[in-house]
Parts: sequence; structure tokens; C-alpha cells
Amino acid sequence: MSAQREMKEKNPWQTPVMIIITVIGVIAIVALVTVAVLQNRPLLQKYKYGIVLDAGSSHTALYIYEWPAEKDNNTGRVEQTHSCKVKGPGISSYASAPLEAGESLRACMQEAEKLVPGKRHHETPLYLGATAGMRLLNIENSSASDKVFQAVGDALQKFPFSYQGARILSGQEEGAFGWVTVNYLDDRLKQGLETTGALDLGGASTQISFVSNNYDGSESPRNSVTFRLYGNDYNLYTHSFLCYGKDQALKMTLAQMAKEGPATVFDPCFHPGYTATKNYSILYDGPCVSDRKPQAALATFTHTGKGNFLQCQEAVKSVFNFTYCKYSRCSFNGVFQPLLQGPFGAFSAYYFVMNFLNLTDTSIPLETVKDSLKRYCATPWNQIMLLHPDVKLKYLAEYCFSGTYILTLLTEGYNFTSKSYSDIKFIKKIKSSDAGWTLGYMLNLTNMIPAENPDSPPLPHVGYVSILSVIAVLLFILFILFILSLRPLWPRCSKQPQIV
Ligand SMILES: O=c1[nH]cnc2c1ncn2[C@@H]1O[C@H](COP(=O)(O)OP(=O)(O)O)[C@@H](O)[C@H]1O
Ligand SMILES: [Ca+2]
Repeated sequence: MSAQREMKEKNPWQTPVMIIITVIGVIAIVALVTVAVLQNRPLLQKYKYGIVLDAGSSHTALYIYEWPAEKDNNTGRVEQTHSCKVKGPGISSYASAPLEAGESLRACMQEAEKLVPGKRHHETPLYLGATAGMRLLNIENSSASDKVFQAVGDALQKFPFSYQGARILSGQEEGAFGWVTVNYLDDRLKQGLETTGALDLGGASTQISFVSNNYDGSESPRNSVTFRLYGNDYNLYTHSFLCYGKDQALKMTLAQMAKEGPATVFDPCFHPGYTATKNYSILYDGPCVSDRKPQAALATFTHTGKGNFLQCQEAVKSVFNFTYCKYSRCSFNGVFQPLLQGPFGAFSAYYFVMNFLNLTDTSIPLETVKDSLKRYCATPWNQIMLLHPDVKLKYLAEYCFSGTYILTLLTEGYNFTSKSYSDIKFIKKIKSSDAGWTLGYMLNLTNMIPAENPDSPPLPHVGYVSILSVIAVLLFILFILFILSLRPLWPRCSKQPQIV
């Protein structure tokens, strides 16, 4: 007993002290890890929303975008969660009844009201951007276009969102924002990767946008858009061809074929056996075709299909002007275009048409694609209708023209070759978002792409927590080992068997 007491006096590491220290050590380590984990845990995933209405020439679509509330400026985080197709035609078709343009948007807006959580309504920005249909109406009748915007604005302001205005996008904006969308969704901007060009085919206009090493913006500066995004500078070439969307191009091609004002127009771009009576007045309405009006035309003409791809291609070519170019190189109509530099994403009507024709695979040689289209165009109209009973007749009748127009625009217009054709990818969506100008437009207006790369923590959250836990456990083991190394100094256990 006296030896034990002696040890106790010499050794401060007595059992109760030991237990207290161990407990404090463990609590400290657990507290350290807990605090670190809680402090750095991402906040509960709360989302913010943005709504963009794409008022195209043929129809309007509403898109809802969503992103985590605390990460407004991180890349690849904004996603499309919903889209709604407005019933009826594009807003430019309501020139004579503007109030109906506003009314037409109601159903999709009510859907958006249900889908965006109520407490976010007031902070959710709502934009409407109109493209070539309204550009044309504005040229033709600017007071009618103002009235349509007035009606549309009045209708949108009745909803609880933060209305940011309705306006016509310039062709440059439409092209550039389509390019931003594609490259944002592909995560190319933040990583500073080579970018993808954007090809957008609408009903009334078409856009081409790409970055080319040969283009610094000095030649034809009106085709240049510069961006500084995530610390990288981009010098984008972009051009929008008004009237070269597929619906206006069809009108121009047909107007060209009918320029003598015949009673029957034999059209190689429509299937053999197709026939319809059409009004000359409709054929020549609108700024894209009004100057082609024949002197003395009949009221109507019979539109008769011939189904001949090669002749159709010649007819389509006649609406492009290749004769003049004041720059080092041009696409068509005297418009500057630098050397193509791929890859390219082709969306909107490019995708709808090529997907219908089963021609989205661009690894198929261009000649084979043309052969396939040649056979398709030559197929009689009644067979086509039997093969596709569910497709809208207006679309169905026009796919031969649309396919021919796309191939002609790409090869003769933009100078894609048999080789560079394979640089094109026909796309509808990237991840969950539709390819188009709307997302890029919203990202720009909400300043969601910073000019400089935001500083990000060196480790992702999971990595950080794991490393911290490992270090804490190691410290704990070290602590235990230290305690154990002092064992020889420990007092003997008082419960040793008693020697009687
Ligand atoms: O399912 C489809 N099949 C074929 N074409 C389609 C389909 N859906 C939309 N389109 C076409 O896509 C084009 C969309 O153009 P949009 O209305 O955006 O005009 P814009 O961009 O020139 O203002 C129109 O020509 C429309 O007919
Ligand atoms: Ca469009």
C-alpha cells in the first residue's frame, strides 16, 4: 500500500485524471469534426428560378430555368426544368388582333405559376424575347408591332413574377446567345475549352456563330461580338440572315418559281402527286417576298409537286446571291464569313427536319445523305401520308423542301464541305435544356456568367470533410498511443487479487 501511495505521489497520471483527459480529448476531436462539417456543409438546396418566353415567328415557347440559390455564378448549374409550347401561331401573326397575342400566353404562364414555388414568384425574372417574325412585322408595320408588344406586356404583368420586359432581339443577340447556351451547357466556357459553333434555323431567320482563329473582328466588325467569360476572351463571329429561316425561304423559293405568274407552279421540292390551290396574295405578303411580286398575277395558282431533289436544289440556290463579295471571303448575299472552324451544334428546325428524315448522323457521307433525300423527295405524296399518319400535314408536305434547303444552306451558303459536314452535330437538347438563345439571354441579363473565374475552394466539400476526419482519427490514435506509452508509470490497479 505504501508503495502504491508512493507511485501516486510521483506520477501525476492517476486514473481519474486519465479518464477526464481522454474524455476531453475525444469530445474535442468530435467537436472539431462536427463544427467543421456543419460550418462547411452546403446550405439546404434552395432554388431560384428564371422564365424566358421565346416568341418565334412560328410559335412561342416558355422555358423555366432553375439553379441552386447560393451558387448564382457557378458554371453548368442552371438547368431547364420545364418548357411549355404556347397554342397557336407566333405573336407576329396577331398583328390584326393584338389582344389575342397576350391572351395566347395565359395557359403556359398559369402552368409556370404552379411550377415555380409561391415564395419565389416575386423574385423570379420573366423575359420575353421576340425574333424574326416580329422583326419582319416591325419592318412592315411598326405600329402593329408596338401594339402586339403592348398587349403581350400587359398580359405578362398580370402574373406575380418580376417582369423584365418584352423586346425584339437583334439578329446578333439571337446568334450570340445561342452560342453562349451551347457552350455553357457543355461546360466549355468555365474550362476554357475550344468552343462549339452554333447553327440555329428558325422559320423567318437563321443564325451562324462561331469562333475562328482567322477572325479578330477587324474585317466586317458588325459581325463581331466579344465576350469575357470566366477569365477568357472570346471573339465571336455571328450573322443572322433575315428571311432565310425555312418558312420564309420556302416562300422565296416558291415566289421565284412563280415569278411569271403561271396558273400552275410545278414544284420539284414537293412530292409527286401533291397538289393544292394557293393564293398569290399570300405568296407575296411580307418583306421577304414582296419585291418579287409578278406584274399581273392571277388570284390563285395550283401548286403541284414534282419530287426532284436536284431541281429543288437548283431552285433553292436561286434565292442565294453568290455574285458579289467585298470581303476576303463571303457566305452569300455579300455577307462576310471567316473560315469555318468546328465543331458545330445545329439546333431548332435543323434538328426537327434532319431528325424526321433520319439524317442526324453526320458520319454518313454527304453524298449518301443527298441520295437518301433524293429518294425521299421522289416518294409519292400519298405514300408519304400513309407512312406518317400522325405528322402534321403542313410539316409533312415541306420536309423534302426543308431537307434540301438545309443541305444547300450548309454547303452552298456556309461552305461546309463533304469533310467538314461531319463537324456538325444535329442537337435538340444538351443535358436537360433545349439548345436555343433563351438560356444564354437569361444568363447574360442576370449576370450569371462572371467575367473572371470565381475563386473556388481547393477541395470539394466531400474531400474536405474526409481529410479532416482522417486527420482527427489519426490525432486520436496518436493520443491513445501516447497515453499507452505512459502505462509503465500508471498506478497499479487497486482491484489486484489480495494476498492473504
Ligand atoms: O416538329 C417540327 N417539325 C418541323 N419543323 C418544326 C417543328 N417544330 C418547329 N418547327 C419549325 O421550326 C421553326 C422554328 O422557328 P421559330 O418559330 O423559332 O422562328 P424564328 O426563330 O425565325 O423567329 C419553324 O420553321 C417551325 O415551323
Ligand atoms: Ca427561333
